[in-house]
Amino acid sequence: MDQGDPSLDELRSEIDRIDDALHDLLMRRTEVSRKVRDAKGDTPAVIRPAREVQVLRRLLGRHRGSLPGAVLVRIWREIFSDSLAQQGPFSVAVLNDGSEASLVGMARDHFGILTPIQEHSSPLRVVNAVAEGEASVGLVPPPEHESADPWWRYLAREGNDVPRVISRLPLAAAATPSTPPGQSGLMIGLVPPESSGEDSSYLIVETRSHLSRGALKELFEKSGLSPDNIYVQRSADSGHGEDLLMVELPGFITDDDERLNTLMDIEGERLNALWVVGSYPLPFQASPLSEPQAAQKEREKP
Ligand SMILES: O=C(O)C(=O)C[C@]1(C(=O)O)C=C[C@@H](O)C=C1
Repeated sequence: MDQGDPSLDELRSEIDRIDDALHDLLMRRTEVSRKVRDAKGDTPAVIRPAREVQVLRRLLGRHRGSLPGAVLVRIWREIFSDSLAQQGPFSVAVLNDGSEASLVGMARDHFGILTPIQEHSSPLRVVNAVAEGEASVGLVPPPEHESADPWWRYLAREGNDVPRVISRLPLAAAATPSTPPGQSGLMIGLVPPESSGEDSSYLIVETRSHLSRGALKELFEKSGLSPDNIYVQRSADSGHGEDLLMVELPGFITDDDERLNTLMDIEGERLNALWVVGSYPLPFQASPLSEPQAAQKEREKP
């Protein structure tokens, strides 16, 4: 230690002053959350995943020093979840079918220590809990190829009680210690999806007959849409029954997107119906936010 270096007592006094300032700000932020509730009106706590991600992107953009970005995200996850709970009852319905696919750990990581979590034995039960207002949002597995009875087919309806995809988790894998590596989940809710500026969207399309993967890809591309993924539920009728497609597309897509009109105009003979079933803000991909070991290394910054 050099002569001019502060003593341990001085450093602890500085930490005490900083803790007081942080604590004052947290209490002030909580008061503002309650005012947000008043500004939103009488609606129950309305989650805004796009706004949350914008806040995190902004903070991570200005972040400096050796505090790992994953730690920053984790602290803000608790802050957002309490902020929501300050605005009214907020709970999460989660798949727990007793297998490795359980999303309970992911839900706890994302929604913090106090958010009530209801566990359900199938994705359909999660969809229903959200549709019937028993839970504010639900967490279900992402679509999979070759699934005979995919849960997402229950989103292929119009109506205010039909949940929509509003987020994809984990946002930052390195900030989610209870989420098994590589696991993802989709958050569904009855809130209108909003653009975060960097998003992916889902459509469900009903075809009039079976179409090959190549034909499907071409069909979307003709309308200026380039799907990242197409998940197909083949109809039980192996002759010429209708298939349902869950199509993942880059960007934020809404019902009034011109490309969807074009698609239905030029492919009306092959397509029966189309629903925009939500979107999600792109999670943080870059290491060290996505990799716990790289996150730890941030502490070694000079
Ligand atoms: O901006 C809002 O609508 C809020 O409710 C505030 C807030 C926040 O605490 O920053 C809380 C929850 C929402 O999901 C998004 C943001």
